[in-house]
Amino acid sequence: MHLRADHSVARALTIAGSDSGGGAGIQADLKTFTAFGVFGASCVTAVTAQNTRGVQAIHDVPTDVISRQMQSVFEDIRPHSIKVGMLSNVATIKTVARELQRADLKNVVVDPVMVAKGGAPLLTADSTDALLAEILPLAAVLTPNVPEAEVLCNFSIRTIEDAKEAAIQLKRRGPRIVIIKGGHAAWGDSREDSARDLVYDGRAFTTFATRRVPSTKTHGTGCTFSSAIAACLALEMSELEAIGTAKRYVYDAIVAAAQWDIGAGHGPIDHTASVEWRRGFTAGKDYDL
Ligand SMILES: Nc1ncnc2c1ncn2[C@@H]1O[C@H](COP(=O)(O)OP(=O)(O)O)[C@@H](O)[C@H]1O
Ligand SMILES: Cc1ncc(COP(=O)(O)OP(=O)(O)O)c(N)n1
Repeated sequence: MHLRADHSVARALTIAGSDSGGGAGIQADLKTFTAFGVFGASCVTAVTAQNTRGVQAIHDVPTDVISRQMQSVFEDIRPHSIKVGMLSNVATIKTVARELQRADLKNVVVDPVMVAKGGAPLLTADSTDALLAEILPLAAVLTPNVPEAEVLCNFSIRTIEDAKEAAIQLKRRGPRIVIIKGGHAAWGDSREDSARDLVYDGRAFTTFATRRVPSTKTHGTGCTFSSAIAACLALEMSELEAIGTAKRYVYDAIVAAAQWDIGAGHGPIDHTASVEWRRGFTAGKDYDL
């Protein structure tokens, strides 16, 4: 376990769906927290029957049980950071927003999960307005992939300029930092073999890139990235340190997964990859990790 400056154990909470296949959702988040030496607590919003081939069933947890889980964790465990993932529907969004407001925590990382890699919807189509109005104002860091940013902004993102415009529009909704993840496209990047994420803090654009790993074992990359950022914030890293460290951890976990063979579809990444703390980033620069 890693300690904070005041010698307390770093603690993080994930509010997300359960993935029975173990690669994404709550399971990915808790494995990531552990990899960073951060104690992990959880609030389950939905139970999915899922594996590397797709999503077979979804059961939404009743909203009173979601409220109670959050209250139980806030009353006793008192997390230093929170990751928010799958929220399923408008009622769950409103419930989570109400409890987050009550808790008044500043390190909330929001991954606006909409669709699983196999194409299964994880959020109802009528939820976009509630997500924008109720959850984004509470986010310290917002981490949409390109298709999610397109839904939230209602325009298509084909170039780095489009991505910058999306980041500017989403920042106006309240998050301190917006990251448009480049896992889905080589938008605006002269190196087609790189996976570049665009970070906007309201003043400058910073990008973080790694080599794009040619792998189908990428199930759970988005969940892992956002929970790694939350873990790093619980460890008192700056936001850019947290993003750079999380980005490199996800890359190493994708590379490490090449060694294993789990499931017949989109395999999970390897959360036992080691964590290297990345420091010294300056806003407004491009980093190749
Ligand atoms: N094949 C890949 N090689 C390297 N990095 C990747 C690859 N796929 C995704 N990433 C990185 O993983 C993180 C999650 O991105 P992404 O896969 O776009 O999220 P999501 O799972 O929400 O769609 C980002 O930092 C992205 O750049
Ligand atoms: C329960 C649950 N939550 C989130 C996701 C989506 O996870 P993500 O990291 O975006 O990975 P892919 O599904 O895109 O591989 C999920 N599948 N299940």
